[in-house]
Amino acid sequence: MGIQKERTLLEDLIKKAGGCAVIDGGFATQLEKHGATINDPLWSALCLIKDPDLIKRVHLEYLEAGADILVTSSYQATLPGFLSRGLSAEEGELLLKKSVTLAVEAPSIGSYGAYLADGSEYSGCYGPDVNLEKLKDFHRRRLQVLVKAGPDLLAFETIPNKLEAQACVELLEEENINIPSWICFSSVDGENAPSGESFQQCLEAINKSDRVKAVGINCAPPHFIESLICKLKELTEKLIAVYPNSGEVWDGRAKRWLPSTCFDDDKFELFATRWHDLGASLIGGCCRTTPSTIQAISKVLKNPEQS
Ligand SMILES: C[S+](C)CC[C@H](N)C(=O)O
Ligand SMILES: N[C@@H](CCS)C(=O)O
Ligand SMILES: [Zn+2]
Repeated sequence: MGIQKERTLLEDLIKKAGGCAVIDGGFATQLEKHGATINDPLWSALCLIKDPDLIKRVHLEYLEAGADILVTSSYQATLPGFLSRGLSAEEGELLLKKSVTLAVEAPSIGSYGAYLADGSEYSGCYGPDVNLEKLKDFHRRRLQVLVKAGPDLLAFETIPNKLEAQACVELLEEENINIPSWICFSSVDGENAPSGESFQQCLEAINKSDRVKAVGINCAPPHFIESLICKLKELTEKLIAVYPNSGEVWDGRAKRWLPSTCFDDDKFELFATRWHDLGASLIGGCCRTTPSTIQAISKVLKNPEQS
């Protein structure tokens, strides 16, 4: 299937959803709500080994809450991550495939920083040894396995710098991947990518690629979103996806969320309309948001007159 046809698939989904598709909420957050312990280098991907039924349950909960797009449990599922747990390459590949078959929508492709499991997806500091080729090598096999599992979309998430965005774009090209993709960045200052590079710099490679269908922001505080949508609108003609976290801040060392100014579900409900009006057509929640957040977003976006 050609790129053009695949592009229409995402647009069709948005159209069918009434002009804005709802992305699910904090996946790992909901696993924890059900008692899963994920304080681990594999983070939510630990459940692929320990409790796949719970993964299915969480996907269903988000579906019932009104999500049109389910982002899979593969954010921190990587082959080197599984190998370091004593699994074979084949077992690791089977688990990656399973992450997609448990949801079949948009596999999460967490950044290299997620794999490092030190919170560097929020700093973009990968050190001097990490170059474009290394990042492409890191992403390549996982991407091949996930694509083979037949997902509808590919969700590159929490990308913190220009180099990794470029690596993702080049990889989609080299592997001739025609499944529509989004590439979403985190932000810690509300203006730039976590590395400090501007979004103009980060979008350079993305804007040249037809394979990337949407760009956006995920796992950043919700109060950054309004101005970041405006900024992205100036920088790209691609669809805009936004799925912020609750506003809490990840402490990569302690592996826990630090309390901060948070958005509750009512605020998400209020702001989702505003984000849609400003031009976002894919809206949802990331870490620390829950099915009730998604229900609030879905309610207001799908039945605006009743809200
Ligand atoms: C989206 S973050 C909260 C995932 C966990 C992080 N990569 C870590 O392992 O510290
Ligand atoms: N989609 C991921 C988090 C990305 S920051 C998850 O919820 O597991
Ligand atoms: Zn997140």
